Amino acid sequence: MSADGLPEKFDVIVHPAAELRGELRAQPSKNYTTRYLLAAALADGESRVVGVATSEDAEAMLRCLEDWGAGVELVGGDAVIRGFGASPRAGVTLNPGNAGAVARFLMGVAALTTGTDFVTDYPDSLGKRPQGDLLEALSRLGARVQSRAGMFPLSISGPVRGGVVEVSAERSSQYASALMFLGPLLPDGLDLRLTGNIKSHAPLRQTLDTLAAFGVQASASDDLSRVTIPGGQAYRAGRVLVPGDYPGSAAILAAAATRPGELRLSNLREQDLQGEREALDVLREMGADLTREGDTVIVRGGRPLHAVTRDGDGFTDAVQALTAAAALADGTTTWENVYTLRLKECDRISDTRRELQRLGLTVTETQDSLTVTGTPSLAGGVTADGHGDHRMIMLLTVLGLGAQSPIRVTGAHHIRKSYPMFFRHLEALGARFEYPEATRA
Ligand SMILES: O=C(O)C1=C[C@@H](OP(=O)(O)O)[C@@H](O)[C@H](O)C1
Ligand SMILES: C=C(OP(=O)(O)O)C(=O)O
Repeated sequence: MSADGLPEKFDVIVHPAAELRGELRAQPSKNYTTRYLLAAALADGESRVVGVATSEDAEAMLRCLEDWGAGVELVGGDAVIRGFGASPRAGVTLNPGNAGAVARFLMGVAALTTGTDFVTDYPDSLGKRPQGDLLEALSRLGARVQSRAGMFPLSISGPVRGGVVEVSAERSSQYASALMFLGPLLPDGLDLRLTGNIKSHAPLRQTLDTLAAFGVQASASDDLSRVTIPGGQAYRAGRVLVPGDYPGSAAILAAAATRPGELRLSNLREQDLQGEREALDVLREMGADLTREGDTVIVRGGRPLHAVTRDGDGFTDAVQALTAAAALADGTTTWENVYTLRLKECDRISDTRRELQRLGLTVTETQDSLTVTGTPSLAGGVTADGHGDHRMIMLLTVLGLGAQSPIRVTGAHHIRKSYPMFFRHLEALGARFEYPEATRA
């Protein structure tokens, strides 16, 4: 039994919810947890990361940092990290599980070592995600890299000195973030040129924000095409506080907007660099009654929602949640400029189209967009495939709450990648779930 009290592996049967009502506190941010833990390990001395996420991705980062020689102690909800500074242990095999950002950030830092191997126990998910753009940049810096056609398993050996290097930011921002974590610890620093049509600007700004929080100097052009990081710096150990998580909260907010009732969701600060904060504006534009009192977001649900057309790249990890709202809204919604969704835990364009069609919805896709025609009266009564993807599981769960008959979502335990308490939080609002044995790995 895990900390959430649910079986190790399970499907979820989602019962329609007549209403959702209550108060919740947003879980700690996934993206800030991974960043702060890594920056703490790159500092000499002891740091305290206050209120860390307890998800599988956070555990993956902690495990890998420990394997590299960091001291890790969990004290209450905090992580106390004794850093290895610029000297992670060489000759170690790291397994970042299914965590893309964790894997890429660690791959950058691996250039400080004289050899780090990377494996994953998710060959069908992380194992299929592209790493070539980052490996190429590392190799241009002088690192020796080996991989299976630009994918896991792989090895990276430094040391490297730094200097000017190009990295493509077209498929993922995580490659550039990885180099940004590495840069300050190199003798010559890094003058990064981000090439291609830069995607996911928001996480890049979260990386710059993290460097600043640990006393590292870096400067970036407004469009982020150039990031300059002087070399020979040290990360300064200290105390940082993890903010609330917008991507996971977007799914709770979408659920609350599509059912009658009232939700008060606290711990979502207004000034925040998480791009998924925009989910609030999108829901409002769709017609949701959504207001804010300080760090608390209030949704009075059940108002009819209508379709929107938006560029989704700014809120990439909330697109699935908002697709649930779109599927229960009146009209045809399009998310544009979302090609990178194809490169996540599953293909979040084609796989989403397939699952929504299974539910009877009209859905089309192009290479970089997804279009859904919604219906306020979704029949349900089917089994849908969670595709081992936490955000797909959130999307299908929100649909189950709003459908007329229950929806079974397979492999729902993968919710733990980013939001272990997701079902428990919805139960606290009145939702009802069953957790039968998993029919999908
Ligand atoms: O830097 C990060 O922490 C992340 C960046 C985004 O990825 P891409 O840059 O690949 O879009 C996001 O989807 C992911 O969940 C976390
Ligand atoms: C894509 C995601 O994460 P990652 O890239 O870190 O695996 C996500 O959290 O939706």
